[in-house]
Amino acid sequence: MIQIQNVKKIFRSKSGDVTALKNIDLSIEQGEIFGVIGYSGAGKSTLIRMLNGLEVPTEGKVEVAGREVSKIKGASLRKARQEISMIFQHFNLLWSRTVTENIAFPLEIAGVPKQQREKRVAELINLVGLSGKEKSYPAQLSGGQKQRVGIARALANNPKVLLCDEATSALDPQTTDSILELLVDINKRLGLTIVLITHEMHVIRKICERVAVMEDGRVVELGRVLDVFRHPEQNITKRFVQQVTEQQDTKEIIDVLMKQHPEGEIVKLTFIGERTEQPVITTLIRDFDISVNILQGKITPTQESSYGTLFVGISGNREAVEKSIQFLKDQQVDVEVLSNNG
Ligand SMILES: Nc1ncnc2c1ncn2[C@@H]1O[C@H](COP(=O)(O)OP(=O)(O)OP(=O)(O)O)[C@@H](O)[C@H]1O
Repeated sequence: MIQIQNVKKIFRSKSGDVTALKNIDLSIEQGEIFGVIGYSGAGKSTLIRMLNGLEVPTEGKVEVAGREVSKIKGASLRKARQEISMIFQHFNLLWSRTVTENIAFPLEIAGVPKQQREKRVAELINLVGLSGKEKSYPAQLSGGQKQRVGIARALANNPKVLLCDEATSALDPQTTDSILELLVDINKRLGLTIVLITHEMHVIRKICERVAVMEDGRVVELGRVLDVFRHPEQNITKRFVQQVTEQQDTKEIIDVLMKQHPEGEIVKLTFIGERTEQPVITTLIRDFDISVNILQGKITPTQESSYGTLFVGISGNREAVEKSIQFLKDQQVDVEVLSNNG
């Protein structure tokens, strides 16, 4: 659906050139929810704006839904933009228009007749859960409701791709979740391809299937969300993953656990899927002459599946402890021995 080939973007100004994107290659599948994460200045906005022709690459090629967006201009670009919609952090609504009128706006521009327009707006209001708010003005709506108007407006002309530019960054956590759920619902119901940019790993974890991590104009890591969470490679990715998986003070907690359990090994286990850990722990306790203390655990759901981390203390005689750790390593479990007290 989306091909970005060898894209480079240089902004030229009097104070000097800024290379915002350096040789980006990405391919995004139809129907995918794809996330781009990075800190401020990494180049995320520049990248997403290339997808609807708001920025033109200095070098390279951008193709969306079979059209080379980086080449087309004028009327064909406007036509392409109906297929590639966008929602924004600050919603970009028309403040003097009601909800209905905001949503109808792109249909008016596309020349859709009044009767058809009204029918489509009613469908969209229903789809995004805004029934009863038709006549309200944006100033009378909550942040979440404003973004629902933004989403309805973006979907008006049946786009193939929805671009989300920090779409939940101005919302509180609960409202963020409800908007993310709406995006997943729309993706499933309409088969829409969604590309979002964010600086929050929670957003990626919650709805994306794949993620690209950007730093200094480059994609430094790319993969399925579950894989990136389990095995982040770059330091920046590790930092993002820590935003949602581990308490920032994990190291402190481990130190405390080690002090509290000086007699055994402290092991961190990472499981995929919610139901995998119980049989492994049961076997461990039953078949080995050791004692197992479950110290701390957490399950992190992602769009694909859940994964859990469990800190356990294993104590007993040296050989039994070693055998039990080997047993864990032989299972579908990532094992990290954090202490060596045995
Ligand atoms: N129109 C422009 N002219 C000059 N430099 C620009 C322009 N737009 C972006 N840049 C520069 O390009 C780099 C990437 O910016 P970009 O906005 O794409 O990053 P970002 O990851 O989206 O960050 P943020 O989340 O803060 O918007 C930055 O160094 C920025 O200053």
